[in-house]
Amino acid sequence: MNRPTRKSNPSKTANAARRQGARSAGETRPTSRHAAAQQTDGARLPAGLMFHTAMVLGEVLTFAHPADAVVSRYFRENRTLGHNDRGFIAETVFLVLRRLRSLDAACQADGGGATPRRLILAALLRHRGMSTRELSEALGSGLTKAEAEWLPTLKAAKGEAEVPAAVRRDWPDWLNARLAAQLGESEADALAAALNRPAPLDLRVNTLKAERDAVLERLRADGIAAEPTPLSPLGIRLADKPALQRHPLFIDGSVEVQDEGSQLLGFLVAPKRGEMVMDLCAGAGGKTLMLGAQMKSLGRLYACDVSEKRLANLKPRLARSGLSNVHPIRIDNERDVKLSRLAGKLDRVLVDAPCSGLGTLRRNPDLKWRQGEGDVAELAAKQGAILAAAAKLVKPGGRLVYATCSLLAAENNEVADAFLAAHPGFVSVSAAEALARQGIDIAGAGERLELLPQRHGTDGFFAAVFERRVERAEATAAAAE
Ligand SMILES: C[S@@+](CC[C@H](N)C(=O)[O-])C[C@H]1O[C@@H](n2cnc3c(N)ncnc32)[C@H](O)[C@@H]1O
Repeated sequence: MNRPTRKSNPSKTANAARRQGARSAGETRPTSRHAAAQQTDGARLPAGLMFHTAMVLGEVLTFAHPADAVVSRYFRENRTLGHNDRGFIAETVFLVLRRLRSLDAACQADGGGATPRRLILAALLRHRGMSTRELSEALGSGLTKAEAEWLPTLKAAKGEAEVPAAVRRDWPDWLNARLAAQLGESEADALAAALNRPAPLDLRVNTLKAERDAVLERLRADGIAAEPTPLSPLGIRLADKPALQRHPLFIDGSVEVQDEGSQLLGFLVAPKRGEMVMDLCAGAGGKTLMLGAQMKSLGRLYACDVSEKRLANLKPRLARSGLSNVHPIRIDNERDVKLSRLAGKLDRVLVDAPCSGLGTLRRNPDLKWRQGEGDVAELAAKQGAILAAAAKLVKPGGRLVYATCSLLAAENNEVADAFLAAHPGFVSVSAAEALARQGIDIAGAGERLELLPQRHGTDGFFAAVFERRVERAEATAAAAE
């Protein structure tokens, strides 16, 4: 995923939010910092908390910055907000983002507009299971007369069949058209439903430091509900979202946070100890750390990225991991001369390409509103260029893995197909067989791996595996050695 930082044609709701700011009827500033810090429990929804939630949502809906960055900054600037309040604000803002299109339609229906506050009320009513009475009681005098009259009408929503599919699925039209064409209508419905649920918290056990069974036992002993992930032999899925940063297993590097789907990509690369490996779009090293552990910290693992900041975020993770074979390299782009000295030398190269990130909508629901078809076309061109540059680094017989966390054929199969057509020196390797060799069986995997939240319970991921052909002369020389 390549997080977009610019606004890309936000919805009418966003424009309305920007014009109005977060404040709308019934919003009052909390009278004191303490009022804002009140804890929410169940049906209590103090006016101060509603105010903060609408403030954050109003800013998020300008789509000028990623939603999680806006939320984090707001919390840093409002340190008195308690743990429960933060949880409520973040969950509610993300809920609205997931359901923005249908909530927007519901709020526009009476001409009252989709202000942040009305979007929040509609979300709580429709998707948090709060009744009109509960909301009225929770907000008490904080609810305006107009809102009190409007809420019951929201309940009487149109039947599903009357709502256009793109609105029902909470996707922009262009995305709905593409995914419905790719998957068919009923699978698109299932995908939308899965993407509209929050993702679980998955961990990967660092095999340099621990074993999965022991980690599971320790987590459970500490009162953290945890299960092995169904597909990745290294994964653990937590039932809740505890603050792991202070847990000894996290601090000592025995576990890292990594979606199960992302772990499966590491199994496709399957680096061995002593090899020369590159993670070309390493970012903050989510996959680098796994590759290093698979190599048992032996050999060389180059972690390259254009972003200094992301590579800096890799540093503390690296320190916890116990790995000593990782070499971070900041590059200007995929044509950087620092890469050319490694041409034809690497056993394995992973291209975890910058992409739309639409496979991560469970975690980053704003991505669907912040990007358009133009962005996807630009990304596809970039992906092709990075993959072509990566191919030059692979030695004969070496492996090249192209991966994205996108759901779109334009960023996935089409890029992989174009690469193969333009690079006769590479052959496709079956992803299903590569995984099967490591005892992993993924339903629906074939030549390529396509992970989908509604089928696999992971984020959406795509991977294609290629191998560089060994020319006849090279094969003969290798056999003679
Ligand atoms: C999908 S993210 C990588 C995530 C990372 N592999 C992980 O598992 O956490 C894509 C990364 O590609 C990087 N990138 C963008 N253009 C690049 C280029 N031309 N060469 C190398 N990296 C690039 C971005 O900075 C971003 O960190």
